[in-house]
Amino acid sequence: MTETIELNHWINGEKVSAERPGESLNPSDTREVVARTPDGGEAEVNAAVAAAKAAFTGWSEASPELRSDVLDRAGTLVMERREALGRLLSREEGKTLAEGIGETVRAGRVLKYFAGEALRVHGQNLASVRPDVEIQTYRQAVGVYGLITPWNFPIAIPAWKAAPALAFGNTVVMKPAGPTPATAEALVAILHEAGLPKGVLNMVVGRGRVGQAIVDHPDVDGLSFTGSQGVGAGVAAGAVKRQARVQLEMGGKNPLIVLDDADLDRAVQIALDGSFFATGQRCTASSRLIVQGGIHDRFVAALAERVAALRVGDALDPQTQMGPAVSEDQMETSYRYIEVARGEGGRVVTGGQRLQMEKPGWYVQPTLIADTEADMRINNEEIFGPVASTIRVKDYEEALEIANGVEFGLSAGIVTSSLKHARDFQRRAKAGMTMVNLPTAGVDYHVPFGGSKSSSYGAREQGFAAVEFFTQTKTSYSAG
Ligand SMILES: NC(=O)C1=CN([C@@H]2O[C@H](COP(=O)(O)OP(=O)(O)OC[C@H]3O[C@@H](n4cnc5c(N)ncnc54)[C@H](OP(=O)(O)O)[C@@H]3O)[C@@H](O)[C@H]2O)C=CC1
Ligand SMILES: O=C(O)CCC(=O)C(=O)O
Repeated sequence: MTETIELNHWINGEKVSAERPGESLNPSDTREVVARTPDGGEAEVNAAVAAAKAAFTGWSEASPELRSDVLDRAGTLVMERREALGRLLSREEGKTLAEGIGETVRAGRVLKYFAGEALRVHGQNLASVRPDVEIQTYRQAVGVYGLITPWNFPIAIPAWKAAPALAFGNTVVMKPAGPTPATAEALVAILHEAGLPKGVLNMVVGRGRVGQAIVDHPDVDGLSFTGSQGVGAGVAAGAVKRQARVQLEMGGKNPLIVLDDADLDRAVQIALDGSFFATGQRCTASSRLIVQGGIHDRFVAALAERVAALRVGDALDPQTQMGPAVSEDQMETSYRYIEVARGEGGRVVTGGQRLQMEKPGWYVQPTLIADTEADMRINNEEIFGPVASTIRVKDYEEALEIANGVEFGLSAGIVTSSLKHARDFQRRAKAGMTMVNLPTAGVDYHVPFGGSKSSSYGAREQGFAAVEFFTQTKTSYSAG
């Protein structure tokens, strides 16, 4: 057993202790309490927002070099501590240690990327339509941002929301997800160790009502949210009501098309990675495998063999290839959808059984379901677990129509050796991100991230796109 963390809020640069009625558990062994957690509410949010508001002038007017240095140092610390942070992340979230360390490194890289971006904020000089008048545009910090983060990337998502907010001179109140607050807190602590001034970054730990209090607070100028569609819709409505900026990243029902001309082994590896790694708990996971008739049976047989061979187990066991679901709810959602698919006529090719493991945990058997139709619930509703279904199609056009035929549009992939189909897919796939001969999940940290349709709302996150959401443009006219 490892020591239980006694978690605190972070308000105005200080750890604020409180009663700790909550717990985050280790999904690999639910007897282990990873952290005991406070249950914040309106009072803590009010204090955190007041601290962030008070810190805004100093931070937004500080030299960009100072902001850059803090983020760069924090990135270095995160990467130096990748083993310990990755271990904490895997204990709290359930992804394998390799995935936990990988995500930690990604968070470190994000911090360093935005350390650079802090120095690259720029505007434009334009000629006026009037003689002797000049125009400049500037990007300026906005104010206090509320960041509401999910459990499935407990360090990378807090990093990719907080780093651009801070780089461009804003201050922050963050609410980490209920199941994974200790990992987010570790990031907040490192940013303070790296020299962040008091009040610039605050974190309130607690359940959804903390998020709601942030959404409703009149001094929060912008909201960035990643999570479910239902909660996202409420965040957007709350923001619009009081004219705050808002950005949402929500679900996906991401298609992976496999055409007859694909290399079979490559297609199987891409589907395995996209559908099952990180226990399928990625908004970019491939959950619909749309397979052309000529390769269909060979693909299903080969993928089923690989899925059945996946070693499911304790996230920290080096032999484990797939960890547990993050929570009992997420585990039950997967099993519920497997039954829904069976009821709709889907054929469970492998998986679908409750796992009897040595340790009590939220384990799900990775499951492949064949012979499904595009209009079934299994192919339209997000599961967010290690469950993928296959749909047989006759040709590329039918595949594309089915790929585009859902309410989501985050990531979409194709495996093919045809340049013509690959290029056509890049143009016509209704998704924010397209992948040719790559898994739908697993994206770079320095380029825009986001989807179309119901998957996303507002400006893109990450990379050079982040400046749009985390700054506002001022247009200045001057005459000599
Ligand atoms: N796009 C993505 O990457 C993600 C998608 N999801 C989808 O959502 C499903 C459910 O996951 P779940 O964790 O319940 O997602 P939620 O949308 O409930 O949680 C996301 C974040 O919002 C917070 N929150 C909850 N209620 C409110 C509220 N009223 N106002 C403001 N913030 C709030 C949560 O806090 P708390 O955790 O304390 O409730 C958490 O920090 C998954 O099965 C998946 O389909 C989930 C996570 C990530
Ligand atoms: O696939 C990725 O790398 C990112 C996925 C993601 O952002 C998410 O699941 O929330």
